[in-house]
Amino acid sequence: MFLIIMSDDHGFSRWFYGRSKDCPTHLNEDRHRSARRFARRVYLPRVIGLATGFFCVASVLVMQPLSGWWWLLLVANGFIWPHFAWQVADRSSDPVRAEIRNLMVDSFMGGVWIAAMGINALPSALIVAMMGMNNIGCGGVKLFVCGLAVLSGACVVTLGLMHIPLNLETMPSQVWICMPLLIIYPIYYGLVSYRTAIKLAEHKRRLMQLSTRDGMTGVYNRRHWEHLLHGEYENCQRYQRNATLLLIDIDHFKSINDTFGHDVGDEAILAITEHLQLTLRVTDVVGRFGGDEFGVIMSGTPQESAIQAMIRVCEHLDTFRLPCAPQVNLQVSVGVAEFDHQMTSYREWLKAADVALYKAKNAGRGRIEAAA
Ligand SMILES: Nc1nc2c(ncn2[C@@H]2O[C@H](COP(=O)(O)OP(=O)(O)OP(=O)(O)O)[C@@H](O)[C@H]2O)c(=O)[nH]1
Repeated sequence: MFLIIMSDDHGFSRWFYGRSKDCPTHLNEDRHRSARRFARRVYLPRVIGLATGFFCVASVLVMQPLSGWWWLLLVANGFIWPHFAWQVADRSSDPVRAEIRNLMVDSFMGGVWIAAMGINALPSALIVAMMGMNNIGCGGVKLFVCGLAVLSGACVVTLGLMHIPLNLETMPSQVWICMPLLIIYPIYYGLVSYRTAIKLAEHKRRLMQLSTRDGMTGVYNRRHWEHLLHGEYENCQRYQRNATLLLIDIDHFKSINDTFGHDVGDEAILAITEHLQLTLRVTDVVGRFGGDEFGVIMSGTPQESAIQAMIRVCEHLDTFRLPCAPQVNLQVSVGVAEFDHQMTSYREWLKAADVALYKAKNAGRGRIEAAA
């Protein structure tokens, strides 16, 4: 009698490998919700697994000299227990803990049925394999070992108490009855694993996006952009390559915010981002460096070409008007610094561009200044 479960990373494994006590209430609520989702995901596979398992065990029990109570227990375990287990987990204040208990009950009953079948070879091996699969899939080696210990203990105690004779040999008819479970269960487990892997890959992609991109503009955030700049610096040093770095700051941005409101300020930031992305090459690495400041890494580009590219951006900006505030004339100041092999770190490169930007601001704004 089997069930298929794959653990989700929010609930089960966190419970199993240790939980933080001091987490805020909303995180606890989130955890509780995801634990309930986990218990709900277990429900249907448990219904199917235990129902199909019922026939495997029954095909052997009919050959055993056992009382009617065993049959009652088998029916209860096969057809009532899954619904009861779901209710217990769903209503529990800690659904993950309740589900662990349910899994241990599954392992315990697995051991009981192995004993009741006189350790009949094929159904017993099926029970051990499937319980092992579930437990290791949910809680790794630790839960697998716990489950195996519970299953073995239940089997030995039942054998000892009930004096059930061994009945090791599986008859061909019993093999056929076990066949649906033998085939369906691993395929279903594979499907659940596949879906879990797809979900995890999607989560990973979203996390990558969150950790590397600026939430408003979608270009790289400062931390990641600086990381890429560091990589570019190393490449230039190692392979004697050339690259130019630009820092771009919107002029009088504070007054745009103050006069027209932050919504218009945000629109201006988005418009600058779009201009940079559309006018520059796709290989140029654009990042949002701060509030109204952007950085661009132009790999393999000499300073003169970088300045030419930036002049094109400024020309486009000159003719552009924000739809929500057409009176605003967006203008930027730009500091340009070409890579220099004398530089001792990427920060020095960044500093050179920053000094050039400062020069552009001081010289009246709306200008492109190169580092000395
Ligand atoms: N709307 C909006 N404003 C922002 C955002 N991030 C930062 N700011 C504002 O941008 C302004 C930055 O202004 P500064 O760069 O210091 O000054 P400035 O007015 O641009 O002056 P100069 O750079 O010297 O021309 C501040 O008022 C910040 O509050 C944002 O995401 N949206």
